[in-house]
Amino acid sequence: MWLAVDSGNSFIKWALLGGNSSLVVEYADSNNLQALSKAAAEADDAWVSHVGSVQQAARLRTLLAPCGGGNFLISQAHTAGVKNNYQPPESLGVDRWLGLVAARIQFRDLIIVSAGTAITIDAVSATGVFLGGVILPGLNAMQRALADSTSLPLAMPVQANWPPMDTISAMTVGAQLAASGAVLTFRRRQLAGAAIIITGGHADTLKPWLPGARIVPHLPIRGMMRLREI
Ligand SMILES: Nc1ncnc2c1ncn2[C@@H]1O[C@H](COP(=O)(O)OP(=O)(O)O)[C@@H](O)[C@H]1O
Ligand SMILES: CC(C)(COP(=O)(O)O)[C@@H](O)C(=O)NCCC(=O)O
Repeated sequence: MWLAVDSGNSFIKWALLGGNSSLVVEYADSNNLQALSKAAAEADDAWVSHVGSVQQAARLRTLLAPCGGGNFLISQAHTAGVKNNYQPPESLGVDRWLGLVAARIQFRDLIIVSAGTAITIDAVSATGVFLGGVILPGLNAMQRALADSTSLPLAMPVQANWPPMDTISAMTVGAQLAASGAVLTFRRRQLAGAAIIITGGHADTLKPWLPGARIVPHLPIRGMMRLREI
C-alpha cells in the first residue's frame, strides 16, 4: 500500500492506495496532522503534495517516518505529457501542477479551478501545454479581508439569499461572484470554449455560478495516482 497525501493550507487529505482499492479520501484540519499517523503506519511509502510552511513540511516528515518520511513532489517542467513553462517551473504550487497532470488524461482544453484556502484558475490545452493561471484569495479569505478592513461582520460562505438583500448575503454572494467571474473572464481571455473542472473544499459553492462545470474531487491525489501509473 502507498499513501497519497495532499497537504493544503487549511486541510490535509490522504488516501491509502494500492492493489484494486478504490479512492477513499480521509481528511483533517492542517493543525491536526496526528490524524494521519494510522495511515502512515499501514503504508510502505508515501507521496506528498505540500503547499505551505517549511515547518509544516518538517512535521509531516516526522509523522511519515514509519513509511520512509515521504517523497515530497516538486512541480516539473515536462512530465506526464504536461509542459509547464511557469517561471521557474518548480515554483508552480505542486497542488496546481498535480491538477494539470490529472486533467491531462482528458485530452481536451480545460480550465482547472481549485477552490480551497486560495482559489487558483489554470488553463491547460488539449495537447498538455500549461497556458498560465491566476491566484485569488479563497472564499473564506475574502470574507476575513472584508471583516478586517471594515466594520462588517465576519461572514462564512454557507448560506446566502438571492437577490442579496441583507449584509451577509451581499458579502457571501459578492465573494462567489468575484471568484466565478474571474473564472469566466480568464477562460474568455485565455482558452475560450474550454471545459471547466472544479476541485477543492468550496467546489460545491462555486459550481452553481459556472454553468456546465464539473466537479472532480481531490485532483492533486488523482495527479499522484497518474504519476504512479506511468
Ligand atoms: N465539505 C465542505 N463543504 C464546504 N466547505 C468546505 C468543505 N470542506 C472544506 N471546506 C472549506 O474549503 C476550504 C478548504 O478546502 P481545501 O480544498 O481542503 O483547501 P486547502 O487545500 O487549501 O487546504 C476551507 O476554507 C474549508 O472551510
Ligand atoms: C496558490 C496556493 C497557495 C494554493 O494553495 P491551497 O489553497 O490549495 O492551500 C498554492 O498552490 C501555492 O502555494 N502555490 C505556490 C505559488 C504559485 O503557484 O505560484
